[in-house]
Amino acid sequence: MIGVVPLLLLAAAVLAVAALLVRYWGALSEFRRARRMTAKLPGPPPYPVIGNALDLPYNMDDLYDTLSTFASTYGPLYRATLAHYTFVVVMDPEDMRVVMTSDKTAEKSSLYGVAESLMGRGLAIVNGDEWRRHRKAITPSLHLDILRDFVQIFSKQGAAFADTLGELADKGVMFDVTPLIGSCANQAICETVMSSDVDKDDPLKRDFLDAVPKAFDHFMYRIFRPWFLSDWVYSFHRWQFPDYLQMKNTFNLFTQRLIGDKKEALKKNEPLPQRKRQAFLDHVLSSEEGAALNDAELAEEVKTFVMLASASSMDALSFFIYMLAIHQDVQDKVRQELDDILGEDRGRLVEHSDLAHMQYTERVFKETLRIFPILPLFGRIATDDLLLPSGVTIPRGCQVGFWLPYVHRNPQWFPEPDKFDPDRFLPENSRGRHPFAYVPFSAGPRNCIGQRYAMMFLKTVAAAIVPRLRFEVPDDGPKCLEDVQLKMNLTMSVRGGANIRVHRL
Ligand code: HEM
Repeated sequence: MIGVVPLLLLAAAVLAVAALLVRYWGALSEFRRARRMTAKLPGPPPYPVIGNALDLPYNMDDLYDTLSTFASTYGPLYRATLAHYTFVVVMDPEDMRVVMTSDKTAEKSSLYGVAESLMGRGLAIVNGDEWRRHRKAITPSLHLDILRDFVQIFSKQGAAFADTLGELADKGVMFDVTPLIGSCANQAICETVMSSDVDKDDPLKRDFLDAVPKAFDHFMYRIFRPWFLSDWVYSFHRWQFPDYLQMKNTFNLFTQRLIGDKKEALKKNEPLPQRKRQAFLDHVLSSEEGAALNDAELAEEVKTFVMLASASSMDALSFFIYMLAIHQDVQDKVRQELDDILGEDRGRLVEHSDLAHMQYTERVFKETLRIFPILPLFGRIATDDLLLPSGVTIPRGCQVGFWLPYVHRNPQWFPEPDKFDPDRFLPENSRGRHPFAYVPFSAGPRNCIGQRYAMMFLKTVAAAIVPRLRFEVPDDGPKCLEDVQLKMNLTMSVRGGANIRVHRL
């Protein structure tokens, strides 16, 4: 006769298997439904089980070109599959408006989960009530009143960056400008949003900066190899990124340093800046609204902010300088505008009131971000069926992607889309353009919280460097946009580096 304990164990095992089957069956029928509903959409033909995995490049540097080819072959709305994931890539502005503003697609794609282990559950990743609580706690710390005070710090960072470029001009060397900007952008975010005085040459800070692109490589590697999406499966494959644990450690140590220093200062009653509102870290650690974030959440947000702000500002400014180096006429016009604003004293620090007059420079940044949307690919998940204006229904459970390089080169909204023409952003030339035809900072409730910060930083640094230096590409460098080879690892950059020469003026 079987004893009671084995019987109970057997019953528990049967129940566990039944529960797994029910769950698996539920997931399987949802997966089949999504496949059925998207089967008629254009897209690369999938293979059984693996979907379009073989269509992806082995070398991740080719990913930008592959995704561009998919978009131009199957756009403006196509489907692709990877293992059990079904993707719909939406690139028509009217469809994008619905996806970017609907409650049914308000959550970030489940693929963002791969960033959690390194970046943490910050604003860019969390969803639902957790996201609303975080966004509400953080938003006041990026109010215009505070950003205005930041301009002075941006201006000093810009002047220091101009000095560094000047030294390279004296040496007459050709160099990749991107990493130099990374350091400037990172120092700016630490001194402003984090109100920290961590030294620019601090070794931990340098390690942090070095680790950011590696972490982004790591996210992209896993996202496009869905068999590594599971942390458990991936843990057997970490040898591919031997410095994974070191990266994780660096991010945590640097974040703890920023928060620890600030807490220490508050404990010693060091006074906060005299102003109506405080910057992010001061705000979170000293206000009632900010107290909505606990210590762990605060650490995740600091990591998210420092990573996103440093990397995106770095790539945006790098493309701007590269565009000036290729288009000397545009460079002359930017310099003329800045000379008019700054007057005789080219070296003076830029003030907030100067920024409103930098209208041509702003158009150059807008055009740069049109051609080179720094975050070219981002996505959501449909939590319910969503009918698009184009008549297509995105089934629940489906991942929805946006590929901005295609969106931003739609000739309906941007005639001669491959031409670099800042004046397409003149008010008279923008009239009637679909508001979702140009979305480098995304749009709707989950848009970029750092958009105003980014534009102020970029314009201020431009005003510090362009009047003092002339940029040019080397003789064998690109002569026009078509010659610029791109790559992406979360953010996009120039393949082989944004190599330039600089001359003092
Ligand atoms: C030129 C520079 C920048 C560009 C092009 C850019 C672009 C974007 C885009 C496209 C998104 C949406 C991503 C998605 O839906 O997954 C986003 C979100 C975000 N960005 Fe930026 N960004 C820039 C600078 C910044 C800066 C300077 C900060 C911080 C000060 C920042 C912080 C964030 C955060 C926290 C989110 C997530 C917002 C949320 O989901 O509520 N970004 N950014």
